[in-house]
Amino acid sequence: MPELDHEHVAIRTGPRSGLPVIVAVHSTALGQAVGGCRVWRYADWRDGLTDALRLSAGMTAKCAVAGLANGGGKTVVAVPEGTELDPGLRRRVLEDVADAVASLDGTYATGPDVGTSPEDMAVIGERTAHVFCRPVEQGGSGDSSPATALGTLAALRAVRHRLHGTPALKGARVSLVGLGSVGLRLAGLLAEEGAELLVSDIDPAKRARARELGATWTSPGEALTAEADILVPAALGGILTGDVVPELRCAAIAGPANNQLAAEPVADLLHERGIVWVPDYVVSAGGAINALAVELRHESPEEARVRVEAIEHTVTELLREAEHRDVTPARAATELARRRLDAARARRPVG
Ligand SMILES: NC(=O)c1ccc[n+]([C@@H]2O[C@H](COP(=O)([O-])OP(=O)(O)OC[C@H]3O[C@@H](n4cnc5c(N)ncnc54)[C@H](O)[C@@H]3O)[C@@H](O)[C@H]2O)c1
Repeated sequence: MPELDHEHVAIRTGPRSGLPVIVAVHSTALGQAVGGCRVWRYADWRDGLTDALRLSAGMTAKCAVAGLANGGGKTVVAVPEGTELDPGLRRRVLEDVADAVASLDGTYATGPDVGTSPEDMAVIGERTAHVFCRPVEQGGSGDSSPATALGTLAALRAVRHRLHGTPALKGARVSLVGLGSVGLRLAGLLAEEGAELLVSDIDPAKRARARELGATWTSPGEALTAEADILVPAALGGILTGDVVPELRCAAIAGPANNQLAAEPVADLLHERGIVWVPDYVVSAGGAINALAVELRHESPEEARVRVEAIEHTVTELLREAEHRDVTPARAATELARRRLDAARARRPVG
């Protein structure tokens, strides 16, 4: 049996909703644990527990690499198959989550994730202050996608610098898969910078937006394997499989889509082909960085923006380290996170 790697895991049947509410606090070594609240269907609640354990550990790495004074946590509400989450039950679920978060006395703060929205965070915020990404009208930072897009742009500058010795994206050939909340904003920023854009989405309605940006439209399959300087996955996860790697014709891959690798060894396959892959959790950190700065640290939007743009420096350092040691950027990122966590634990008084 693997060892429990988490500081605290709380599982309870929500007293109002009757549904399993799981809060996993992976680490507070760097500071308050943060991580979204996932409300999702599971055939077995234990699959929800597995997700909470995995995703909270991922948040620890994400915060550590981003240089945040935060650790990782996650909430999962495991909705059984066949249970309809009507507005009444939804509110009861959120109140149960709020009480679970409040009971942790500030060691963990939650935000939106798959199945929850800024409006849901407002409901949680009625019972606990340890919540972020509430709607702007309620003093929150609201939609995280503009900051995620800005952070991704910063990451692309670092990649461009690694490839061509300049952070300027003018003339860079960028192939973007997914024109959603983040992808569309990013495409706009890249168009402003003068990048040569190839874009795609499964939703044909996005084609008109591509035209407005002066971008070339293609199918998601073509975009994935197009000749490009940088491929930007901005749709769903699992896009980079062992079968796809030999077909790729890009020099680097950096995008916000979560869990891009179908399996971890794909990072090695990309490295063997000389394709620079920047871990998605490093590229997509802008939304979280902004929300935590504005809502939990009460910083100004300008201060938050500086932190988001610092992703350029983070990625530059990671790529430098990876190149210097001839390891994948994924490995360099994992090791950076471990070093920062070890240093924080060493500074911490015991007992
Ligand atoms: N929104 C954020 O702040 C944020 C933060 C961190 C990570 N992410 C990740 O970034 C990705 C995009 O997030 P979003 O908020 O823009 O989501 P979104 O749902 O707004 O957009 C996703 C887009 O991808 C398209 N799409 C779906 N499947 C596709 C496919 N097979 N090929 C091409 N296009 C496809 C959809 O039609 C949609 O336009 C997700 O993986 C998300 O988890 C987002």
